[in-house]
Amino acid sequence: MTKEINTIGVLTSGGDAPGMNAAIRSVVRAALAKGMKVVGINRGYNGLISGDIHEMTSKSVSDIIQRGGTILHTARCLEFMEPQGQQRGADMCKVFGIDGLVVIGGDGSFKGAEKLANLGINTIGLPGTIDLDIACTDYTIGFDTAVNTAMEAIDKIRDTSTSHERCSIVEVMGRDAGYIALWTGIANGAEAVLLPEKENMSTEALIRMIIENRNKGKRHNLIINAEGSNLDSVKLAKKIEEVTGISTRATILGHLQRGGSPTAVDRMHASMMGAFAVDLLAEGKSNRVVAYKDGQYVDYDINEALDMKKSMSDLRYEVSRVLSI
Ligand SMILES: Nc1ncnc2c1ncn2[C@@H]1O[C@H](COP(=O)(O)OP(=O)(O)OP(=O)(O)O)[C@@H](O)[C@H]1O
Ligand SMILES: O=P(O)(O)OC[C@H]1O[C@](O)(CO)[C@@H](O)[C@@H]1O
Ligand SMILES: [Mg+2]
Repeated sequence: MTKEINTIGVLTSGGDAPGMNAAIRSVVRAALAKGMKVVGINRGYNGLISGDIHEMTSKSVSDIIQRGGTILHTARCLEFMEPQGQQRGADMCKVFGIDGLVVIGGDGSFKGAEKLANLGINTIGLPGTIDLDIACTDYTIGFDTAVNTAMEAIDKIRDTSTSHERCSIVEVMGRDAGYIALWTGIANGAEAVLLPEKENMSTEALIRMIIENRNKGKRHNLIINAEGSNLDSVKLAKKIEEVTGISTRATILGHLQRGGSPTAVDRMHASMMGAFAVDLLAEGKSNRVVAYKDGQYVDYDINEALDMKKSMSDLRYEVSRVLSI
């Protein structure tokens, strides 16, 4: 027999991602519409452990759909990595009568959610990370905004790089995943993209490419380096300049990629996924992860979802190489 859900908890965890607010709003309003009570948990698993938990109303989520960041704040909670911390979190859910918990976060947050699920707390994961590194889903909330932000910044770097006939190394975020790099590599027309998932060009091969490009008449080179690749952007820039004599600059885009007003794509997925999560709870489903797969919103068992392995599209990588000539 499935247990009726009376109180839903919602938290955001890991790095913030544009669209998290839209997801919180959706969870809160979809749950209220079904007559459920909603509590917001501040600062991710830190707030769960300490009981930083407050009731939310329709008004608590007004005027946030367009805002970056997360009104619930977020954290990387070391204590929750340990079984004792996870048990404290599960106990606190019981103290506050939370019978369905929605965790909005990335792969790490999902591992935490899996631990809670295995401790008997009905937990639903919503993919929210700029890294797009969750295996079970084609989309994670925040990715579209982050890629667009990075693309616009790289366009600006390109203007000055072209004017000075320079080589630019631009490092983008993504932790151990190269999706932001691959997408900006194609969208910004980079000469090369360095990814953690692929065997990259060596420094020597890159230098040779730059020299050959100069001989072909190219006046500037743009190399996108994923932060998780095997090459250090600053050292690479120095080496290229030393060997080629071409003025070279490294730019690390950093946290600007995590901020800003979410795009329509992120607001749409966040709103749909939030409502989908509440539907799952209302239907009596437990311990699921919401995903966007082949154009549909679907759900997976949380343990199965975490066992899946992510693979990067060879086609996109190939196209990025073909178009870089
Ligand atoms: N193996 C794990 N077991 C329990 N909890 C975990 C585990 N891994 C991560 N967590 C919890 O989830 C939090 C967020 O994880 P992490 O820092 O990896 O970010 P994320 O959710 O992957 O988001 P992003 O990668 O976008 O920053 C961690 O600080 C920790 O509290
Ligand atoms: O904000 P922090 O803790 O420095 O984390 C940076 C990391 O978080 C992300 O922005 C999101 O996971 C990664 O791309 C990056 O490696
Ligand atoms: Mg992560």
